[in-house]
Amino acid sequence: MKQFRITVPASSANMGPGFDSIGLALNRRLTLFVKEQGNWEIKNNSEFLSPVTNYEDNFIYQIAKQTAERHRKILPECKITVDSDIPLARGLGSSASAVMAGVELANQLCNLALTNEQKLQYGTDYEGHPDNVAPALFGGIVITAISNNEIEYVQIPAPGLDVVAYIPSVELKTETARRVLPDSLSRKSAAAASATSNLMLASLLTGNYRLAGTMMECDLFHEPYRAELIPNYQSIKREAKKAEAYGTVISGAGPTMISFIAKGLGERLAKYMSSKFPDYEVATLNIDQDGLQVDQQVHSIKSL
Ligand SMILES: Nc1ncnc2c1ncn2[C@@H]1O[C@H](COP(=O)(O)OP(=O)(O)O)[C@@H](O)[C@H]1O
Ligand SMILES: N[C@@H](CCOP(=O)(O)O)C(=O)O
Repeated sequence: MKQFRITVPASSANMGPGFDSIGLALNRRLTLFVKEQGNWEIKNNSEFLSPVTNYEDNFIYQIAKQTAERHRKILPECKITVDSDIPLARGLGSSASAVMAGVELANQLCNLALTNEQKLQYGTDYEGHPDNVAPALFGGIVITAISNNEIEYVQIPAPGLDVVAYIPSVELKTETARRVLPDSLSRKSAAAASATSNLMLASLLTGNYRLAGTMMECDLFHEPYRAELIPNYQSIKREAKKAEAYGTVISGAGPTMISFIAKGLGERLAKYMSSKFPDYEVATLNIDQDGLQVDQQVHSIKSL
């Protein structure tokens, strides 16, 4: 009888102009405690997750089942306790974490021996874009591109930046926030948007964080269309800039916004922003470097 734990970080996609391509893992986690037993039982143990009435309706179970079926396997029955401190539909990659947890669940239960490339491919198939699933899987900041149906990726070194997130209490489904985007851009706009992204990434990699922040805030792919869906979009940017943030962008599809600021200044920024936006959860976060982890030594874990 198998017994193990799967844990997957949250993520923030886009970093402004890196739409559907750039994402970073954050130190909030979705954790599954899994024990094989003779019947299915899934229990959510988090204030962010609603109770599971029927295991077959559970999103993580459905992803695991589909993954097992891709390999003509049937999931063995088990008891799963789910814990999470990632709020849902806020632009912090909760669905990507759940997707990767489901892929790994099938991998472990059915002995699929999936490679990282397969996990990334499956996760992207389910999620629709690789920018959250890649950092959820690998940790750190990951740049992805889909080229000739293959997902290429590079994990870049962690920058010397603090990260502060402004999480409102309202939800915004990614699906809804994708619907406001145009289907096409003119050649001129596409060239300007990709130039902005290129320069953002080049300045991030060379430690020119001031320029990286400026370019983050010049996105042309999604922020201009989504701004009206994001509460306090302009005022959050303006106040964060006053408190020395290099750049403030929509996290994923929103409604959370996220600032990047020099190392050591995150706490001060968070305090300032909490005073300006008392209705928000203002969180100083770290870039998670571990990605998805599986722990087989969980015999003494209480949650089982
Ligand atoms: N742990 C989970 N268990 C079940 N469903 C989840 C879980 N995490 C996310 N989801 C599903 O994903 C949806 C949120 O996904 P999405 O709109 O893409 O926002 P985000 O990924 O930014 O949080 C939730 O409303 C829920 O349906
Ligand atoms: N590139 C996607 C990212 C969605 O991230 P999420 O955390 O909001 O699911 C987009 O911008 O639509």
